[in-house]
Amino acid sequence: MAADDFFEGAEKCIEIWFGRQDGKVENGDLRKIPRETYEDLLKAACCEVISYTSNDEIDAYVLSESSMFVAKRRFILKTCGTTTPIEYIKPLLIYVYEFTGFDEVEDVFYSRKNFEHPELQKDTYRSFQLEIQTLDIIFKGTGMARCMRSSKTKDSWYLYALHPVECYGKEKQTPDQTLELMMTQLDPNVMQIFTKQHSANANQATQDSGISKLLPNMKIDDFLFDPCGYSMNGIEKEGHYMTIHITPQQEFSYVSFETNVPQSSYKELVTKVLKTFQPEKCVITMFTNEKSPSKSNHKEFKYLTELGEWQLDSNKTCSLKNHDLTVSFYSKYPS
Ligand SMILES: C[S@+](CC[C@H](N)C(=O)[O-])C[C@H]1O[C@@H](n2cnc3c(N)ncnc32)[C@H](O)[C@@H]1O
Repeated sequence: MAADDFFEGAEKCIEIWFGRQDGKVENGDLRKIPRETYEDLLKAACCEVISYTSNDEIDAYVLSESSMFVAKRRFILKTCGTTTPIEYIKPLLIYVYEFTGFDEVEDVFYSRKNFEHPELQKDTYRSFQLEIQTLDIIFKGTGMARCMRSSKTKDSWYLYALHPVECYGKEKQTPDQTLELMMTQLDPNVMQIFTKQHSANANQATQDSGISKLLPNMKIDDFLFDPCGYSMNGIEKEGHYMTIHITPQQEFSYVSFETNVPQSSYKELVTKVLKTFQPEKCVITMFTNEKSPSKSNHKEFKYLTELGEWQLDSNKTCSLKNHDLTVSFYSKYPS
């Protein structure tokens, strides 16, 4: 049974890329939809905006439950707790077709880690099968669905991917990569930083924890919840972002880290993130397309049996239509 104050840290992540039937994607921009509309639509997902920052390439929203990013062609909604982000999609598509110059969906990704308490989720989100069915109806297609499981722990990670149209050819692709770490059973000494008892404000938590040093030069927008909990978005040039969300309560601690910053090797960054948060278990996912400077990471991570104090349980690499994907499960060595 779940504790009375239980909070499901694991996020449901939606990423949608938009295009145009005539291939002239430069004529579209998701940011033509007014900011108030993006905010208003969040009611359907059962969350709200608590902070906002932007630069020329990307708008970043910190939400009551995680984050939303809007760039020229890419929309990301990442929400935790008992939120309902799939309900956001239908109204979003109506506004996209009306206001942005885009007339088709090119890529859809929906992913999440297994929930600690699926029975506490609302309707659709109690089973991945139902999530898949709902997404297929919305996008009028049949998406590819996978479940990757750790060979040693109960951790698993689910992915739904759909590419409804033939897009305009790989030669016109822009580099794209996403690295995500989903960490559980974190060190309580680190987690206490993300409480009001320890930190006077979000900036203090960002500095004291070492988050500010993970990917320097980011414009950071951070938020410390009362009495505990932390969320941050960081943005920089070329639409690069990082986002971290922390549920520090010891009984169900959870931290996620995500970035699209390209690196030819993610080994150092991943090790830095693990050392910063000290999880017992971690799921790492890496997506790269053909143009990405990060694509050699799949080979490197395939044989990376150790990352500092963390040992590989199992991993798997697979090819999607436009991306390669590696999913790895790590656990801390017994001390
Ligand atoms: C929104 S944050 C980060 C969630 C994120 N997905 C994660 O990685 O855990 C969730 C943490 O903030 C706390 N919290 C405090 N007030 C909250 C609120 N009004 N809405 C959501 N979470 C709140 C929760 O108890 C939890 O520890």
